[in-house]
Amino acid sequence: MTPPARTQAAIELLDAIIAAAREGGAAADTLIARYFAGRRYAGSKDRRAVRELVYAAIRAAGEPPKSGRAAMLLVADRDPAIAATFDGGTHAPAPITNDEPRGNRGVAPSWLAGLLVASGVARDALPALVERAPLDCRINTLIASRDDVLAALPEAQPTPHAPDGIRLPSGTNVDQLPLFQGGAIEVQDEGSQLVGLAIAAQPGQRIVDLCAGAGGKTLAIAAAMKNDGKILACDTDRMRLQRLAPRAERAGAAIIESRLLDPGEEATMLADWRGTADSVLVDAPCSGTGTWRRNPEARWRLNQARLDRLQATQAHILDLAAALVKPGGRIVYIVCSLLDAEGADRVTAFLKKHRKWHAEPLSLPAGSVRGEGLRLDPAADGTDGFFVARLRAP
Ligand SMILES: C[S@@+](CC[C@H](N)C(=O)[O-])C[C@H]1O[C@@H](n2cnc3c(N)ncnc32)[C@H](O)[C@@H]1O
Repeated sequence: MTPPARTQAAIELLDAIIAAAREGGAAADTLIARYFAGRRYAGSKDRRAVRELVYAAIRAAGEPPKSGRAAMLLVADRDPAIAATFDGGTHAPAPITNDEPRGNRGVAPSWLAGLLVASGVARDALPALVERAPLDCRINTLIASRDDVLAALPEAQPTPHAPDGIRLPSGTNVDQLPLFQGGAIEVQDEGSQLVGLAIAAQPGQRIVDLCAGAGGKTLAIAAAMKNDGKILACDTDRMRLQRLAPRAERAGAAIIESRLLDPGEEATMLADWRGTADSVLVDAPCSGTGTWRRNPEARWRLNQARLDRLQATQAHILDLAAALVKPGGRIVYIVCSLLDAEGADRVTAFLKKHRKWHAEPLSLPAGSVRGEGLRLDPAADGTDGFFVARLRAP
């Protein structure tokens, strides 16, 4: 593909991504994969170049742009080489005119930027929310030590804070690495590894991972438990939960039972675990404001109604978790969001309702105190953004 054709492809993709954000459609990564599945003429360099253009435009536009072209002009305005690709040739975008509309440059829609600032995120820390994330992996200590992996991968560095983390050069094809295929490493952001440490899982325990998804944190818990004890991994999303079993097999994690929950029927379906868990992990569904480094278009999807629904779900799942914990056991509550409405305020509301519970002080290798928990922030900690709190049952 010529450089102008790459720019045109990026504009078409951005149109699809903007529409999907508006209508609740597929994520940008999925749309990019679909686009190229139907265009075999595009080589790997073309795909990489188009993808970079698309993400540069998404990162530049704080508000949802009117069109892919309006978003791409934000990139062209700051890069003469990209501006030159708007040459009007075959497969190229039409030449830029002086007064045509651009997207709004910024980190986030203004209502959301306001909520972040009200949640204690400094204005000058906002740009870090949409910077490119590093490529981090967690060492599966059931199979290898970090020293083993660092010796086998000279291009890897230890992560700054997480004890079992390594950082790989961006663009590394992790699934092609023999260490990945043999289960010794899993892709996991350093922040996700760090908040997982709050569970402090021990061999022999009974642990529920109530929102396990595809099991990113479940596998870390199994390693911390040295494959001794029992983990119940639940989710209401069949597709996500189905991805856990092959990952667990590759990782050699043998203590995990998966259970698909029907929304609204969770308590009945979990009755056999009632009052028996040493810890329940609630890695709750959230707005994902802490993961814009990976999914920057997510900030175009959020609105107040969706945020309200998420808070209601978070409160519901916390109540479910409380019923599963044994006397003196714990809930670890995590969201990958920097908004107090989903983090510190949810915990305050829980403690108000469950008067005999209390929050335990947490000490992690990074993060700073926020309300009754800790918060990791992309600017200060260099990780995705997270809130984590540990709650102790009477
Ligand atoms: C933040 S994601 C979990 C990520 C996962 N723990 C990891 O480390 O990769 C939140 C998950 O909560 C699930 N979820 C939503 N509502 C739920 C409910 N009522 N009960 C259990 N899980 C739910 C979603 O399907 C989603 O997979």
